[in-house]
Amino acid sequence: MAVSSLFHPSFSTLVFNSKPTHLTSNRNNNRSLFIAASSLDPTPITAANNNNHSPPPSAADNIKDKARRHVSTTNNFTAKYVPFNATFDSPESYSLDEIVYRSKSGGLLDVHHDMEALAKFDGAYWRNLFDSRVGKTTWPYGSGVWSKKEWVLPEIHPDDIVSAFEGNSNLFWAERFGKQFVGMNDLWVKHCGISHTGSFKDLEMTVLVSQVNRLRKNERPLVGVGCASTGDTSAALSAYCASAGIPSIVFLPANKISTAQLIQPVSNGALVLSLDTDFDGCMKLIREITSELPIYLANSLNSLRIEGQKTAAIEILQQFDWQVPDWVIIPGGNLGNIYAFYKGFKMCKDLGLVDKIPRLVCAQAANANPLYLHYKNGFKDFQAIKAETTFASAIQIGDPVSIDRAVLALKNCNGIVEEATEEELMDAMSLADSTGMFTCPHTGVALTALIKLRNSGVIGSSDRVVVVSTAHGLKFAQSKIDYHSGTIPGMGRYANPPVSVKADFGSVMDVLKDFLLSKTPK
Ligand SMILES: Cc1ncc(COP(=O)(O)O)c(C=O)c1O
Ligand SMILES: N[C@@H](CCOP(=O)(O)O)C(=O)O
Repeated sequence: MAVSSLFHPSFSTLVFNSKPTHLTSNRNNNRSLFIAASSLDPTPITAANNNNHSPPPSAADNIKDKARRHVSTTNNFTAKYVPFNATFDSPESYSLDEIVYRSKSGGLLDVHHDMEALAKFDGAYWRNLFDSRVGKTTWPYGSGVWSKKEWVLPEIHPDDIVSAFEGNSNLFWAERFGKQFVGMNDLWVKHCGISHTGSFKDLEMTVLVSQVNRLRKNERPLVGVGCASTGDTSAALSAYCASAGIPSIVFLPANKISTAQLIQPVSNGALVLSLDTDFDGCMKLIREITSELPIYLANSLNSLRIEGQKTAAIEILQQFDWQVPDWVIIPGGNLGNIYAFYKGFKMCKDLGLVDKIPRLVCAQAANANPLYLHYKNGFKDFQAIKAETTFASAIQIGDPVSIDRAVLALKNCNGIVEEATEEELMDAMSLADSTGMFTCPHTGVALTALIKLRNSGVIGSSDRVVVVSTAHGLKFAQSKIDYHSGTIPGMGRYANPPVSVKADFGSVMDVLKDFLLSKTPK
C-alpha cells in the first residue's frame, strides 16, 4: 500500500492505538497445530528424515515447495509475549500475532517459549537436530537463525519466512592478536559482521520481518515497518523489507552514521528520514509515530528481535562442539544484544545442551557509557545520559531501551561492564587489523575490554574467550582513513599511512631498503 493512502479517508480504519489488538480469526492457531516443526520427529535424525538427500529442486519445485511437503504434525511448540521477568504461565500474555511492544505496566516484554514442550526432547536431541541443519540449503534451515526455528518462532509457516540464510557466521581463532597482544592462546572472534548487510542485525531482522510478513498476509493493518537507527538496524530492516516487498521507514540522526550505513537503506528503497537529533531523539520519535500510525516498530524494544539474535550464542556453543567458553565480550549500545546472548546461553543450559553459561562482558564507549556508570554504581538508580560523539557511532546511545534486560543478564552470569576511550578503541581496532582482521570500532571497544581485563588478571591467560565482532569494518572505513592519515588530534599510535614515492627505480629502491631493514631480525 502506498504511503499516500495514509491520507485516504479509510485510513482511520488502519490506525491502531497502543492497546494490543487481538486476533479475530483462529486461522493462525489452526495452522500452528498443523505446521509444528518440520523434521522435528522424536526419532533419531537419519538420512531419510533429515531431508537433505533428495535431488535439488527444479524450477517448478523450489525450496519453499519442498519445505511445504515436509511439514510435520508431530509436535506443537508455542511461544508468546509475557511481561519481562514473568513466567510462561503469567496471567498477562499476548500472542505473537498481536501488535504489542510493552506490558500493561509499561515495562518491556519478553518472548517466552513453552519450555515444558521443548524439554520433552533431551539436550542430545537438540544438539543433533541443530547440527544436522548446518551448511544445507533446506528451506528455511539453511539459515543459522531458522536452523533453530523451534526455539525462535515455532509457529510461523516456512512460507512466511523472509531469509537471506543469515547466521552461521565464522568463529575464528585470533591466534596472533591473542598471543602477541594479550598473552593468550584461546582467543576467538565471532564475526557477526560477515553477514548479508554487514552486521549482527540480520539475525534479528529475519525474525521481525518474517512475522510482519505473516501478519500482513493475514490482513493485519500494517502499512510498513519503521525504526530509529544508528545505521545497522536500518540497513538490515530495509534489506529484509525490500526482499519481502514491505515498505520500510527509517529515522536516522543526521550526520551521525557512516556513509556506507546511510547508503544501505537508500539503495534498498526505504523512506529515509535524516533528523536533526541524536539516536535517542530518533527513538523517542519512532515510538510516538508507531503508536499513532499502522507502522510496526522494528527496534529491539520489540522483543521478537531478541529471538533471532540469541541464535548467535547457540551458534558459538555449536561451533565449539557444545563446549562452553569462559567469557564472551560484547559491545553494548541499546543493550538488546547482551540480553540476547544471555538468553541463548541460558536456553541451552535449561534444555540440557550444556551444563553452564559463560560470563559476559558488556563493553561501552566511554563517551556513551550509561550501563558502565550504572554498573559502577552497583546497579542503583539508572540514569540516562547524553551520549557524546564516538568513533563507535553505532553505540552512541545514552538512554538504552533494554537497560533492564542488560542488568538481569549481567547479574545472572556474574558479568562485568568495561569502557573504552576513543584512543583505546581506535588503537585496539588498529592493532587487530594489523593481525589480519578488519574490525569495526565497536569491536575495538570489545577488544579494549579484553585488554583491560587481561591486564588486571580478571581474565586468565588460559581462559577461552570469544569477542563478538558486531559489524564489518568496511562500513566504518572513514574512521580508519582518519586514523591512518593522522588527522585525528592525539591519535594514531599504530597508523600505517601510504607512502608517496616518485615513480622511478631509485626512489622505490630507497624506500624498500629502509622497509626491509626495519623488518630484518637484529
Ligand atoms: C555495530 C554495532 N555494535 C554493537 C551494537 C550494540 O548492540 P545493542 O544495541 O544491542 O547493545 C550496535 C547497535 O546498537 C551496533 O550496530
Ligand atoms: N545500533 C543500533 C541501534 C538501534 O538499536 P536497536 O537495539 O533497536 O537495534 C542500530 O544500528 O541502529
